[in-house]
Amino acid sequence: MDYPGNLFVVAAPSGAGKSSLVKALLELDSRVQPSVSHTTRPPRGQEKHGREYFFVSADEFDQMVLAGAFVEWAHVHGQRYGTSRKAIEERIAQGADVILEIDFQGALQIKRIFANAVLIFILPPSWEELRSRLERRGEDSPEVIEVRLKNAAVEMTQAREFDFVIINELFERALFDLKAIVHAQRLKFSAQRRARADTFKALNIS
Ligand SMILES: Nc1ncnc2c1ncn2[C@@H]1O[C@H](COP(=O)(O)OP(=O)(O)OP(=O)(O)O)[C@@H](O)[C@H]1O
Ligand SMILES: Nc1nc2c(ncn2[C@@H]2O[C@H](COP(=O)(O)O)[C@@H](O)[C@H]2O)c(=O)[nH]1
Repeated sequence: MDYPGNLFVVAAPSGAGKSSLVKALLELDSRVQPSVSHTTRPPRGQEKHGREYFFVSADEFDQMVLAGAFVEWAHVHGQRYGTSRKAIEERIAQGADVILEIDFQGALQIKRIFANAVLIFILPPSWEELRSRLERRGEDSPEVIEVRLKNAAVEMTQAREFDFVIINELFERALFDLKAIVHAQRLKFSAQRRARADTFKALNIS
């Protein structure tokens, strides 16, 4: 599908820093809008329904799946997470740039539907640093951290399937890379649209 807005998808193992990077990008770039996912996991810390996620029951999630409300959904760390059509289609159709923070399974589903989506994978600099970021964040129990680290080993093997890989060692450097990818995509798309409009005109295609 071709839309006037751009779709960016950021995936990473838990703790690599994708939420921090996306949050910093959103503060700097008002043209990028976040998509709020639905999840069956309970809220943690200060999370609010409708802000970080729409927190729904397993039954509500099932109903949305049956109704075809999700463009993608996946089982992640023992819970279910999904991106609703409503969260993205209308906005990119209106020309907004939308950014999704989802796992690799969802990212690969999105690429099959939106061929122009830009897939970005964030990697931590090392296993030690990944563990220490999860521990320092202090939001997950030791058991949950172990599950997330175990899953990270599988998730990282998918990095090659992505259009771009950013190593989040120095935060500012990684943010610079993310901003550069967003700007490059905008330039590429506007150049393509101009070339298409010029060719349509030259060929008298309305
Ligand atoms: N470059 C960095 N250097 C040091 N700490 C960082 C860096 N980037 C992020 N962090 C910290 O690491 C922790 C994990 O980051 P964050 O919550 O953004 O990860 P995440 O990939 O979104 O994880 P999850 O998928 O579990 O939500 C946070 O405490 C964050 O402040
Ligand atoms: N496939 C999808 N994955 C999603 C979605 N929203 C979030 N996620 C991913 O789940 C894990 C865990 O997130 P957490 O907030 O519980 O730490 C992480 O990798 C997210 O990117 C979604 O809509 N679809």
